[in-house]
Amino acid sequence: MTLLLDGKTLSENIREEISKRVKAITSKGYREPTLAVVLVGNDPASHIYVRNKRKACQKVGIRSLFYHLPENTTTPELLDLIAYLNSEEKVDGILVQLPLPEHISQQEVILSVSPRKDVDGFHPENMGKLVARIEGGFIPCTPLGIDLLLKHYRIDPKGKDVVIVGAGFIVGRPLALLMLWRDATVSVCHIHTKDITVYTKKADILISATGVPHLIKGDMIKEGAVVIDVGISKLGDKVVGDVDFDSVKHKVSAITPVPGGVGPMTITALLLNTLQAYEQNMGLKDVGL
Ligand SMILES: NC(=O)C1=CN([C@@H]2O[C@H](COP(=O)(O)OP(=O)(O)OC[C@H]3O[C@@H](n4cnc5c(N)ncnc54)[C@H](OP(=O)(O)O)[C@@H]3O)[C@@H](O)[C@H]2O)C=CC1
Ligand SMILES: Nc1nc(=O)c2c([nH]1)NC[C@@H]1CN(c3ccc(C(=O)N[C@@H](CCC(=O)O)C(=O)O)cc3)C=[N+]21
Repeated sequence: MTLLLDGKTLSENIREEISKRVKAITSKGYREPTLAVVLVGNDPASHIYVRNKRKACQKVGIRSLFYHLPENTTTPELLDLIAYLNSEEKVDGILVQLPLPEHISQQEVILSVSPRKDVDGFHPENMGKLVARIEGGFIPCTPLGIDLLLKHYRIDPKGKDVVIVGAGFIVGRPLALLMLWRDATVSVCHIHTKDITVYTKKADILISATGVPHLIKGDMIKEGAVVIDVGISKLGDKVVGDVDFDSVKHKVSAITPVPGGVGPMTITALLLNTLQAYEQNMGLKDVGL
């Protein structure tokens, strides 16, 4: 029997709890939590993601402000906007949708977001807190979402061989750190790995985050493994993950579907991080809320 790790339903349940918490706070007269979403250019996929994130905010009572800048925006112009959002008391979280156009310095942008508003967890101060396991920072949304999904299904990485395929900055790398903190033995594969199958076959928990459709096939995994598929690609008008679901599903003990697995959990983690930013910004814990 293969267990389907249903990120969609778990997300709905967690979002219900977030909504209740927001209502409980705002009913005491506090303002709404606020997330500023910044999108540069006209990438159609980014537009859809941003729309979904804003819809999710609205449903739980988080106000979202949308800043849509033209493709030819310069790095200094974008930094000016971020400086304004950093200084604006009523903005709790800032999300700059990636990827940015080629001519903009992603590094400068990531460094410019105030670490206290960095709900993506990309600023080195938050990444550093993840390395050092210092509380109060923001954990990047996809790793946090996967952690919540594993916890919900009582899949404990402790002592397990966790193999991550893909060493990207927003998923693979921070996820490796988080899995280390969960006491897993972690391997990270990437484009220069000689033979990823050597690793994938050993995995008790295999997590793929490359964006290469159908990279992971049934003969590459161990019987009974847990498979987490982070990849999102378009094949025609179908959304597919990194995992060849049909050849893998009979071999595994549990697997995330695409869509409906990690994606919704990423957005839920964004809402949780925004709530955390708001509570810290407003000092709510100090007033016993
Ligand atoms: N479901 C969700 O919530 C989310 C999904 N995504 C999706 O996850 C995927 C990865 O995103 P992201 O981390 O931003 O992408 P990146 O491009 O930053 O990282 C991809 C990683 O995969 C590696 N890689 C690429 N091809 C192979 C291969 N054939 N074998 C082994 N490793 C390979 C790359 O290696 P190298 O760098 O050396 O080239 C890199 O380390 C995308 O499909 C993205 O859409 C992303 C965020 C959230
Ligand atoms: N600053 C920044 N932060 C991000 O977190 C960030 C980003 N930039 N750039 C792009 C990636 C990608 N990403 C996804 C989030 C949700 C789904 C998602 O909800 N997917 C649904 C629907 C998939 C579909 O139908 O297209 C699902 O898997 O069920 C997918 C991908 C966040 N990212």
